[in-house]
Amino acid sequence: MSTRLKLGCIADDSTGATDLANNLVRAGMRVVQTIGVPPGPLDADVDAVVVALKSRTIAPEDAVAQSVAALTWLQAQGATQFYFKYCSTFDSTARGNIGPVTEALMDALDVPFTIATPAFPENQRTVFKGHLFVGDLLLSDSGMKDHPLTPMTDANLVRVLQAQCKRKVGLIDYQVVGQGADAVRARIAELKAQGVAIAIVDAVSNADLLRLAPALAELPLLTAGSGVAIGLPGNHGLAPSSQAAELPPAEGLQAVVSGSCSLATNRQVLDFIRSGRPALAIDPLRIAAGEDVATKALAWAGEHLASGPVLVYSTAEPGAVRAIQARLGVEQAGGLVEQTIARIARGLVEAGVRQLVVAGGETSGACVQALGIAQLRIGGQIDPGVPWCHALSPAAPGGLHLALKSGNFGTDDFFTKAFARLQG
Ligand SMILES: Nc1ncnc2c1ncn2[C@@H]1O[C@H](COP(=O)(O)OP(=O)(O)OP(=O)(O)O)[C@@H](O)[C@H]1O
Ligand SMILES: O=C(O)[C@@H](O)C(=O)CO
Repeated sequence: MSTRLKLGCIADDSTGATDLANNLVRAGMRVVQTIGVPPGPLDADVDAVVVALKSRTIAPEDAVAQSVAALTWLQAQGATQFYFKYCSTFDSTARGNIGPVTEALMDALDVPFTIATPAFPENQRTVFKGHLFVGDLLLSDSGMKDHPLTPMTDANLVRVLQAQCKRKVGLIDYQVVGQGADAVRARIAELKAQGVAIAIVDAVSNADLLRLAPALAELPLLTAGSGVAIGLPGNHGLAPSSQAAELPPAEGLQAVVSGSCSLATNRQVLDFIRSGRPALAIDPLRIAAGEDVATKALAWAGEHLASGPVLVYSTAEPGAVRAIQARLGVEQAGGLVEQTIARIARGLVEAGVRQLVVAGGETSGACVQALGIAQLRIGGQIDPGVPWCHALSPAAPGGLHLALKSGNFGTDDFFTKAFARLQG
């Protein structure tokens, strides 16, 4: 068991987990990310562990069971503070899973109070008076209203979370946060006296998150996007260092697979195609019709891989996604596409790809599972929220570099820029 483990984290998807790990690493923590709950003890001397689950859109009962199992494992490794990481766009449905998992972790840890804030100002996610903004838009006016699995139609997070929780949800607003940690502590005491157990916290800048951090040292459980993480290493006297992010040198062929239909990914796919590089669209209806789309995609990729990165994608605009879902059902469409892209990712690595970008959280979860990856080391950041990682896989015994890109993260040229960063 690591005696130095300071923070035990549970992330509800794989891209979210690397996003959180990236912010912890940049602020000075040594971090390892596990895929699911490891079967044995932690075999790494690190400050924080992020357990990546694939629990964002599964049944709330299953998400609760998996999250509590992760908590139990993290407690056994010596962690004393815990962080439940969800999406910076608060991706959830009326059934959950943010509320049910938060309450189950509160029960298991027997804590009376925790916070909830998806704020991630570096990626234009800000929370003001309890309302979540994505760039200049309220969450409910942003591309998230059309998300294939978790459409977000209300920006008022107190209301959204209250609908998912039995406990009372309140607010620590920007004026309190602006006054610093002591004011936050006083507000927490006041809310607790009013019977509030979970507080949405406003934050519109990194300065807000850093001001908030000292007041969080006393809370055994935090729930947030990745933004809150930037202030936590400082609570342990750690400071930013580039050493925490060192990875082995990159080698091998390069590829991108994308099952994300988010706005940023749509732009990135278009940018890659416009750059003249080889790109292949896969059609969910053909998968549903029983065609062996994965084998065909791999044969196509085999013809192009030697000359630079290739892209295989199911990424589509909201109208096209809705049409597919109307034909196949939301879950079936999602599952079929994820499994096909995961098979393609595995085949690409078996064909010699050692630098792989995966776009989409659910998609990344399916790909790391298909690659049999148990653990990821976190390296340098490509864009806010997206680091290169290194992992061992039965399909790549010497290891491979992976970038798991959240749907709405990254600049338009992300799919080409990522490889340049790795060489640089
Ligand atoms: N053309 C398509 N039609 C219908 N569903 C699709 C299509 N392409 C992908 N999907 C499904 O949409 C879902 C996209 O979710 P995913 O989490 O991978 O991306 P994202 O939501 O953009 O990423 P993140 O969660 O990191 O923000 C997956 O279940 C995927 O299989
Ligand atoms: O917080 C985010 O936006 C991302 O890390 C994520 O969770 C997307 O799946």
